[in-house]
Amino acid sequence: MSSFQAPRPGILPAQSIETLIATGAITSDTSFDHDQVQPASLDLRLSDQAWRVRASFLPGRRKVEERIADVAMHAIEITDAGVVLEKGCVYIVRLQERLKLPQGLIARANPKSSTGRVDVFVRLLTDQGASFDDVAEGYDGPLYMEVAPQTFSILVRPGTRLNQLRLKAGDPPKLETRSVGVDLQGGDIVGFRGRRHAGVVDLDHIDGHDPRDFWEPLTLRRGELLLDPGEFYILASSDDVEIPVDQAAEMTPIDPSVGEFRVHYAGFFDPGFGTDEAHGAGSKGVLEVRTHDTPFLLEHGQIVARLVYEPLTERPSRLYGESGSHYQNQGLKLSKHFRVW
Ligand SMILES: O=c1ccn([C@H]2C[C@H](O)[C@@H](COP(=O)(O)OP(=O)(O)OP(=O)(O)O)O2)c(=O)[nH]1
Repeated sequence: MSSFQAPRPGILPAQSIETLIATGAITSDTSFDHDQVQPASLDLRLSDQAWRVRASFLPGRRKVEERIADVAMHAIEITDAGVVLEKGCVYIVRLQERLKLPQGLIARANPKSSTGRVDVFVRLLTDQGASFDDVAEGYDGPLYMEVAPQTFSILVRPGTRLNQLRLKAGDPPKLETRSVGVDLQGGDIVGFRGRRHAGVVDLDHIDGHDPRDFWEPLTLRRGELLLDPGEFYILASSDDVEIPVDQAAEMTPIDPSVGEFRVHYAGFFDPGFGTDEAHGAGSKGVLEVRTHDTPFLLEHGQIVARLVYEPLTERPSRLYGESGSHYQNQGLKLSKHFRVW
């Protein structure tokens, strides 16, 4: 098996991902899209093969498709016209991409920010994979994704992108951890709550939905925001977020002992996000928030998440915001599927 040489431990930038594609370490059923390689990640695409399953699972020592035989309720063909994945249901979808990772590289997947913002829970599965979202060194096999829409039903097609893969060389150090507070003073509208029983979100239709059909705007009562259990909220960070051009960051939930709520799902911040160099100064982080069992009162500036910074192996050939990115310079921003409020 080949082995990967990197200038230093870190997350691979776009140019190294392109080399992995050129050398056959990452392959796909169909040719790659021109914008699929992002500054430090690769977007993964749905194939036409899916299953509705009874419950979520990990494959243990078996292949994912062997386990699917036990838990599938029925197979679904995802057609070009689109298929609705219903909220409250769990699906497994085979992805178009396949890996043959060289020694020295591991991979980790996370939802795209747009997926987290519409409250769709997604996790990557690999054959014999011991945990969700992690791909072991030397993995040679197909990729699958569990998809569980929570608030809205979604329309998807072959090629729809719900998650992204980061590749890591060696064991990169954590460079810094920063606390992220919530902004409740940014304007009259401080956040949005997902409406129950809204319509279907077409995930390939950018700017294609009226936000008022899907979201309720939130205003403050006595300077506080009350989070209801089981509801889904979009909020913004109190401070601007800036990711140096040779680093990336992951947003992680805080210790549940400081609050029975969770900033969840998405949470990968690209190199150059919010920087002057990438014309992004003054960008907020957007937070997807849910409470667990009890109502919870949030105050302005309250710490709700942490950003953990990691190095890239080298500066990427392009930065976030340089080509068709939707969230550079964002304030409180719904996903790209919705028109401006
Ligand atoms: O929880 C999160 C996660 C990410 N981001 C920001 C930082 C990140 O760099 C940017 C874009 O994230 P991603 O690449 O996952 O978004 P996308 O859905 O692929 O949108 P785009 O079309 O802009 O690539 O959104 C947030 O504000 N909150």
